[in-house]
Amino acid sequence: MVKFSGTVMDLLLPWILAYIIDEVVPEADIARVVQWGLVMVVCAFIAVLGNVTANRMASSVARDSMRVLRNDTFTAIMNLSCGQVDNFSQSTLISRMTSDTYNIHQIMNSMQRMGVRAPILLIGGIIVTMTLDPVLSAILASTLPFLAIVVIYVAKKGIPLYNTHQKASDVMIGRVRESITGIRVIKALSKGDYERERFENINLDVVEKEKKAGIAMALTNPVMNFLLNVGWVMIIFVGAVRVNAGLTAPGKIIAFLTYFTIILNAMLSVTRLFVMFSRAGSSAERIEEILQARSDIKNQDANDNKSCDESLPYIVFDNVSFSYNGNVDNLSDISFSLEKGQKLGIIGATGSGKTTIINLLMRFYDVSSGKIFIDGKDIRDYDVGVLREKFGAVFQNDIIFEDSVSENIKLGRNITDENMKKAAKASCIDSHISQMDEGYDSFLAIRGNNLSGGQKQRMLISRAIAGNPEILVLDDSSSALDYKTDAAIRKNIDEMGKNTTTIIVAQRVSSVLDCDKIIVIDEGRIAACGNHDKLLKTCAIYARISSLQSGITQ
Ligand SMILES: Nc1ncnc2c1ncn2[C@@H]1O[C@H](COP(=O)(O)OP(=O)(O)OP(=O)(O)O)[C@@H](O)[C@H]1O
Repeated sequence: MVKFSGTVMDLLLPWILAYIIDEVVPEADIARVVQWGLVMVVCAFIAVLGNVTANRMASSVARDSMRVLRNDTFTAIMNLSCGQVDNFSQSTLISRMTSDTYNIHQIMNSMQRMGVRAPILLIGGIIVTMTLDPVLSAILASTLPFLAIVVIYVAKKGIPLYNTHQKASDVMIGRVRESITGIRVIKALSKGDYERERFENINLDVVEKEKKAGIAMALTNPVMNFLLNVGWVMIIFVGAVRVNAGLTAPGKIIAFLTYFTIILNAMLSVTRLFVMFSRAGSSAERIEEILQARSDIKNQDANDNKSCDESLPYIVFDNVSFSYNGNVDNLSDISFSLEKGQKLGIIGATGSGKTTIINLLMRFYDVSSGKIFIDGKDIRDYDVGVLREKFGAVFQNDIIFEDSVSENIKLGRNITDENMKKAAKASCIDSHISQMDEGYDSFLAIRGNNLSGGQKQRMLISRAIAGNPEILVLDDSSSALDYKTDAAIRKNIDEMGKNTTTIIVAQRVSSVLDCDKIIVIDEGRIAACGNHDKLLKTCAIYARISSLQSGITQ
């Protein structure tokens, strides 16, 4: 309504001007001229006030809606399963969260500003000009089909080109993200030039696509200007003839020229809206895909009252097979069990499937076949949140957040300072923390860049054990630790949680040799299972790994 009043006032101004020139000025009554001049000032004031207020309201609506949309999208991304994140890919999720929400923000803002204003100016302008002078209106109307052709051309040509440009931008965001994350490797391998070249190619592709879309769009302004000038010349020419013939008044010609500009600008705005709308439309579809995606880790099976089979060991893998892509099995026929409080070691070559076992146990992915039980209950019968609360885990390449030491250890959980310090002590990081300027309040850089690899791992171990988890998972969490520290941490952890069931995934035999049970994984299958002594005697793979590493350990 506010925008409507402002726009109507804008439309009234040329009409009043024409009235003053044609009707008031010839009367030579200064008082009436001043009177109507004041009316123009009031109208102009209302127009400015209305437009400014409406634009402010539009900005605030767009801002607030974006806040809600970004929150909802972020929540939806957080709810996706690991498999869905793999399928979407991290770079597209980031660009959907950023550039796509930005496109929607733009259209919401513009729709409220131009979407209301342009049609009123367009339709209102045409109606007013018709009442002023039907012949000149016909000249104006004759340019409209050409304008329509431009709008249709832009919609048909420009919009798909912008869509492909957006996809190319996705690829570029992914590349930038990857290169920045892996900047150390790139520097270490002196691959800066190679990366620059790869980026340059992607960048060129984006520029190429933007150029094509830009060329299609660039037609609009010159064509509009051409039509405007032709229209002006025709109106002045025909208007002059009609004024001479006494068929119209000079004020009307001036008003007409203004309306002509207003109408063409309104058409230009509609064209821009079309383009923005289509970009925002494809962005909205991409965001909708995320919002509609329901986690494929189904929680409706959650039935906390389902009775537990107390005869089962605490953790049971029963003939479990799994494939990431649905074709080749990454794990086949995995069966083992573990009693509460026991320690399991998982060892095997890289890519053999060790982490995948953890991914299935924590239900990041669902098994393709077989069953996994915890505490006598199929893990699919647990509420996912309840299930994951049982765990404390350190994963490979786990993340340190850009936050204080204490926040990094507590991670928003209800953990007392006492438990946090106990955990830091057990993971042998307390002495380093006390040397930091502000102790537990010291700030850690993004991805823990102000910590060494070993300090990072110890910080992550304290995060995992601070919550006194029922099940502690340490996936390759000691690769950067010296053997002495690794052994000391394992001893501390043992003393801290007698009831904690621990699973250690490691490449080093020394990290698992005191485990109650060790499983050796080879190409997705269990090659052998037993304790260290048994495996040394019965499993050739284990004996070979052990003998290779014993040279290093001594
Ligand atoms: N998200 C994924 N999507 C598709 N394949 C995957 C995914 N994660 C792992 N894989 C594949 O599954 C297999 C087992 O991977 P996994 O990470 O379990 O190995 P791993 O034994 O833990 O190796 P490492 O010791 O090197 O960490 C590998 O062939 C790997 O390529």
